[in-house]
Amino acid sequence: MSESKQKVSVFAPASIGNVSVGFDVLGLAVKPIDGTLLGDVVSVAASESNSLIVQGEFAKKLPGEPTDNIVWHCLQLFNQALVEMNQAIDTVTLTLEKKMPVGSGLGSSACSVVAALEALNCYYQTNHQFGFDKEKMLFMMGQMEAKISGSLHYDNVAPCYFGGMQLMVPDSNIITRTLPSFDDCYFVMAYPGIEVSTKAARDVLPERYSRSDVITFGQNLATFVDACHRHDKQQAFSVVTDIVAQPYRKHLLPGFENACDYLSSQGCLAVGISGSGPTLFCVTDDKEKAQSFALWLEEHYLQTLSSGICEGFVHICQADIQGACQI
Ligand SMILES: Nc1ncnc2c1ncn2[C@@H]1O[C@H](COP(=O)(O)OP(=O)(O)OP(=O)(O)O)[C@@H](O)[C@H]1O
Ligand SMILES: N[C@@H](CCO)C(=O)O
Repeated sequence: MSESKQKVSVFAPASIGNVSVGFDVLGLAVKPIDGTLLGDVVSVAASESNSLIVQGEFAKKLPGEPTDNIVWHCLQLFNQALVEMNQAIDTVTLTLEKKMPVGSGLGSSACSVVAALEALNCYYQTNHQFGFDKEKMLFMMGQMEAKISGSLHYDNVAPCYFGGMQLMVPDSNIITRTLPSFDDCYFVMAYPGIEVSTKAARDVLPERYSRSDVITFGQNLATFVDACHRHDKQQAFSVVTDIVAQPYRKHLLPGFENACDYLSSQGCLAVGISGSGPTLFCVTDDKEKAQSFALWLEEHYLQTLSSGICEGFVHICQADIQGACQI
């Protein structure tokens, strides 16, 4: 029986949560220009019973028990949604290829969540001509991301799923709107190889902000959104400043301030923390500058662990306007 059902694999890309200027409400999907698949892949195949296989470079960083993996929880949530729709359920083997470091600020858990739920949806579309709509899918992705990070924020799952630059809107029927992204820009992503948990990085944030911070935040985000719609790159990146998180998180990131100072002095358009860190992102529209920033970051931002190993990496990326896709 299982041989007649088609196996499905989905890739879900890395993303920059917050993009500095939009804490919890702005995110951008990115892809390396050299074709590296920076993201997770989940495959779904019919089998005699439900199971999860975890493999890939960063599999060793995940919980030892497959049932503690967020991908397993995605299967349970998806099956529950099928039951609510009176749909028959197949037993399946899920395979997660964990290509993303955990606690990286690259939206690692979002990659697993989006790849798992989208792979399940594609599997049912292919083999049962049944699928959930995009709104329902995003809602489920948000639920899973909240389960992992302790709070509901869509700034990784939305760009990871839909691609491009996503702005979260306070309308539960829509959740996110696509903003024009700057497709000629390069986003140099430097993951230093240390882990910062999203929860820990949220715990250092203040409960309250001053009136002047609130005004600056609102003005910067409004200016950014307006500039995106006018394709005004200079103005957009001139306000990519983090009032909410960076001042309180930068001490968690060795070498971050030094890197910001250097990259700014070399004329980058913007530099900031990707998501909750420790990955740094730096923006330029000049490919040669991107290459030189990448070399500098490799030398100055990556950390060697006490084991003598460096697990960090640098990728020159552009906006990924496709988002999650079947491969
Ligand atoms: N498939 C999975 N991918 C990532 N993390 C997972 C997965 N399954 C379980 N986890 C656990 O969820 C937690 C994820 O933590 P956290 O939200 O800090 O990481 P993250 O999503 O990788 O962060 P970021 O969004 O900054 O990249 C870790 O404790 C990790 O072990
Ligand atoms: N907006 C979230 C993103 C986590 O990747 C935060 O900064 O805490």
